[in-house]
Amino acid sequence: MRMSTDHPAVTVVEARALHFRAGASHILRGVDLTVRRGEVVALLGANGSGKSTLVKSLVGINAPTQGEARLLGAPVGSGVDWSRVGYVPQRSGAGGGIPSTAQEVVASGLLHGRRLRLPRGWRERVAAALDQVGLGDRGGDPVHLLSGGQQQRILIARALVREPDLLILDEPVAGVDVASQEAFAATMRRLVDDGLTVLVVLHELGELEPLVTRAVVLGHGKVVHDGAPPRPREDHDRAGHRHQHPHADDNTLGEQARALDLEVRP
Ligand SMILES: Nc1ncnc2c1ncn2[C@@H]1O[C@H](COP(=O)(O)OP(=O)(O)OP(=O)(O)O)[C@@H](O)[C@H]1O
Repeated sequence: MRMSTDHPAVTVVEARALHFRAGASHILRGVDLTVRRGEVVALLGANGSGKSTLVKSLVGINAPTQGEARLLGAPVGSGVDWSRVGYVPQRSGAGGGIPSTAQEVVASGLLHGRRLRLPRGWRERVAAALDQVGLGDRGGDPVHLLSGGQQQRILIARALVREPDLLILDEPVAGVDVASQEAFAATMRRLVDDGLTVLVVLHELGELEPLVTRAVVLGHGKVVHDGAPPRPREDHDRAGHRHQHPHADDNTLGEQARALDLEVRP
């Protein structure tokens, strides 16, 4: 059951002075991040800036070496109500080498620490989630026989089937064709209007641009911008040319953000 949007200031995701080290690498260097209920926050940054590492810290895959992360009001760990959190990892294939059907992979999204049995009505919920990603007719197919982009859409369906209050997405539409990106953006629009909170790692805002309320840009494991989303330059803002370009006379973000190939609204 999704939360109402009566109290938009409620903090859903919170990271405070988060550090993550792996061996000699200091990957997150004191990240502060707040996402409030109903926001759609894009997490941007160059390759290797720490976006996936941050997201993995928020969903409990990477234990931060310093600092604190909280989701839905609880410290990341067993206290979080994971049934309310949907997560799409960075593109990894939905099959995992196991001969599961698409329906089985999506149904696994209904399982979590507190529920290891499929709930009543699961078939309908799985069918609806497959429909939402345009794969309603592929439920019986082995996932390893689906294309890479279709497998990615299966992972999105697995996150959506929970009817989450919070979606954390790591480049969810990488490798997904434009028509499917548009369908995904339309689904997101409906869910966000219904109170969903989203944190989404992106390289290009693409079809999600109209939904994004705020952008957080990472550079070398630190937040280098937290505010208005970047936008395509006017003269490039046309079909097939939606990516963000550097803005030679923009000095608001400094060198780090400039290196990210972004333009930021004044
Ligand atoms: N467990 C680990 N051990 C060592 N290095 C790691 C580990 N996890 C991540 N890194 C390194 O940390 C840096 C940040 O990785 P991360 O995957 O978070 O980047 P990203 O911003 O998501 O990049 P991309 O845009 O390419 O997906 C990279 O240089 C990566 O090699």
